[in-house]
Amino acid sequence: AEISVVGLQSSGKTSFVNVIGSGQWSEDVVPTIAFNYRKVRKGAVTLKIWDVAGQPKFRSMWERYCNGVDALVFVVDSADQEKFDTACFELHQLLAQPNLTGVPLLVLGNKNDIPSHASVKDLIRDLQLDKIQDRPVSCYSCSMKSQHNLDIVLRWLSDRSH
Ligand SMILES: Nc1nc2c(ncn2[C@@H]2O[C@H](COP(=O)(O)OP(=O)(O)OP(=O)(O)O)[C@@H](O)[C@H]2O)c(=O)[nH]1
Ligand SMILES: [Mg+2]
Repeated sequence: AEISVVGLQSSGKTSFVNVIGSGQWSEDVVPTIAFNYRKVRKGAVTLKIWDVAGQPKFRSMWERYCNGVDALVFVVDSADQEKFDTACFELHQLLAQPNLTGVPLLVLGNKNDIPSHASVKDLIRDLQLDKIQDRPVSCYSCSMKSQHNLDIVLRWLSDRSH
């Protein structure tokens, strides 16, 4: 399957791809410039992953790298509640693109190793996930640092593979 990983800067997109790709967690990840492309094999499934940059100047590129994928992964830093409004805006802006209609969405509330993180219930409310009607939506709380819930995230991705 081909997937795109988007979300605001520093939410943990590259960490996610590194952890599922090589099991490698690091505190020092450089901010992505434009995008990284990576193929990850998990059992019988090969994931082709576009890891797209989240800084404001790169956000207009998200649509281009999401075009034609089998699933969208939107990563949120669930401990950085001040950015939820911006994350919500950027997410819904992306989903409004006509060519992305129907593409399944996985929202990851990352960094749940940080005690003040928002719950899945908070994320559903603050990112207005219940307003999304034109595609399957899932939302999990997880941590790339502790690898919490990585198993269900991988299962979700494998289920979208063909
Ligand atoms: N505590 C904690 N820190 C994390 C976690 N995931 C990522 N980080 C840290 O968050 C910072 C940003 O991670 P990146 O993976 O570079 O974020 P990004 O979304 O790829 O950022 P851009 O490429 O700029 O869009 C790094 O210092 C990571 O080590 C997590 O689950 N817990
Ligand atoms: Mg990155």
